[in-house]
Amino acid sequence: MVERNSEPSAQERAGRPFPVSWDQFHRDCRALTWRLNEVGPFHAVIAITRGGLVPAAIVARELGLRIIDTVCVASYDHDKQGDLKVLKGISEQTAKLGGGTGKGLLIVDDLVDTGKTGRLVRQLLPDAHFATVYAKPKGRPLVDTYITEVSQDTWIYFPWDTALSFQPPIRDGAA
Ligand SMILES: O=P(O)(O)OC[C@H]1O[C@H](OP(=O)(O)OP(=O)(O)O)[C@H](O)[C@@H]1O
Ligand code: HPA
Ligand SMILES: [Mg+2]
Repeated sequence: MVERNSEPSAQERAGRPFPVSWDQFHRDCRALTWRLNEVGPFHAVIAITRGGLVPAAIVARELGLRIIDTVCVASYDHDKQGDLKVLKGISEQTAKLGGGTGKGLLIVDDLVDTGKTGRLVRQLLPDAHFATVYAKPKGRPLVDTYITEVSQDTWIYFPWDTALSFQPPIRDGAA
């Protein structure tokens, strides 16, 4: 038998599953770019790793941006949020493009949940534009542009974290 930690994970607490397919994610990233196109131009895209890498690639392609940097942050260990650690900041070259405060830089992440990650990155680059594909209510005030809001008790399952699997028919108790 697998020993379980008594404390429920963020994913278990969230309860409401929201699976996102690659198609849907691509569509949502394109919708996000339509909005960002009205706000820019931007000098560079900064992805918050790792989840921000996928939307950053799509947004950069659509906006014609070729300078892409990362802020590497570690927080959730699978689904439990620990202390935030900045493992790598942006390069000196990107910082210069943003005049030191991030002006004209576009920060991209897949989602904002409690806002802990977004708050940290905003402290590093207060004048940057912060965009996420999805937003939960607690983190939403930190985001400048997002596409879809989901409730705080929703857990978003991204396509790179999931695989197709058999589901029992609804009549037999499927969720
Ligand atoms: O608003 P918050 O409560 O801080 O949560 C949002 C962050 O959590 C996830 O990243 P995670 O730390 O799991 O790392 P990953 O991107 O490497 O999967 C997600 O990609 C966001 O960056
Ligand atoms: O809803 C979520 N889904 C995936 N990763 C996450 N990290 C924080 N919240 C979430
Ligand atoms: Mg992340």
